[in-house]
Amino acid sequence: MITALDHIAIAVPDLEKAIKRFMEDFGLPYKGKEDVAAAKTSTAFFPLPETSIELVHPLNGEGPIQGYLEKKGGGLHHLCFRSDDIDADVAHLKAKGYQFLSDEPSIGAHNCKVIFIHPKSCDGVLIELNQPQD
Ligand SMILES: CC[C@@H](C(=O)O)C(=O)SCCNC(=O)CCNC(=O)[C@H](O)C(C)(C)COP(=O)(O)OP(=O)(O)OC[C@H]1O[C@@H](n2cnc3c(N)ncnc32)[C@H](O)[C@@H]1OP(=O)(O)O
Ligand SMILES: [Co+2]
Repeated sequence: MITALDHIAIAVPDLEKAIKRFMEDFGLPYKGKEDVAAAKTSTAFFPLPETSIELVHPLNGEGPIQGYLEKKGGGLHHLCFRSDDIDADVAHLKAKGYQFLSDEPSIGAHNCKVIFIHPKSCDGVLIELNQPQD
């Protein structure tokens, strides 16, 4: 079942500038960067009690964030809901007609299982589900 809002992802054209912004300007606790090759995404997390801000930036100028930035510039990219049973939640949502962007979860940041729901299934909002494995 959904247990938390795991993170809100903001697509940023300049990752270092955005890290500086959230670390220095907003004074948020910075957990560090992680390049997730499988997702072609560089991430930087700022954990806040009960959730985090995830900055997402193209890795090597590739991947879905590159496409997003070219079309929309920076912006609020997705919401991630943390699950304690991602396979059960996927089956439940598929049965309700939600369109998933992959057949199976993949491995995302912090070794979590992650899967995405197409924005058109959620009123134009890209939703990620994740399940920590550690
Ligand atoms: C680091 C790993 C992981 C984690 O652990 O946290 C991550 O967060 S990885 C983050 C990056 N990965 C992803 O975003 C994977 C899922 N995304 C996709 O597969 C694609 O981005 C997409 C959502 C299918 C869009 O693909 P694209 O090639 O850009 O297609 P379109 O440009 O034609 O878009 C189709 C449609 O969707 C709208 N759109 C696109 N991105 C978003 C978005 N982030 N939020 C809301 N809407 C979005 C786009 O505007 C198009 O709408 P219409 O124009 O109305 O058709
Ligand atoms: Co994410």
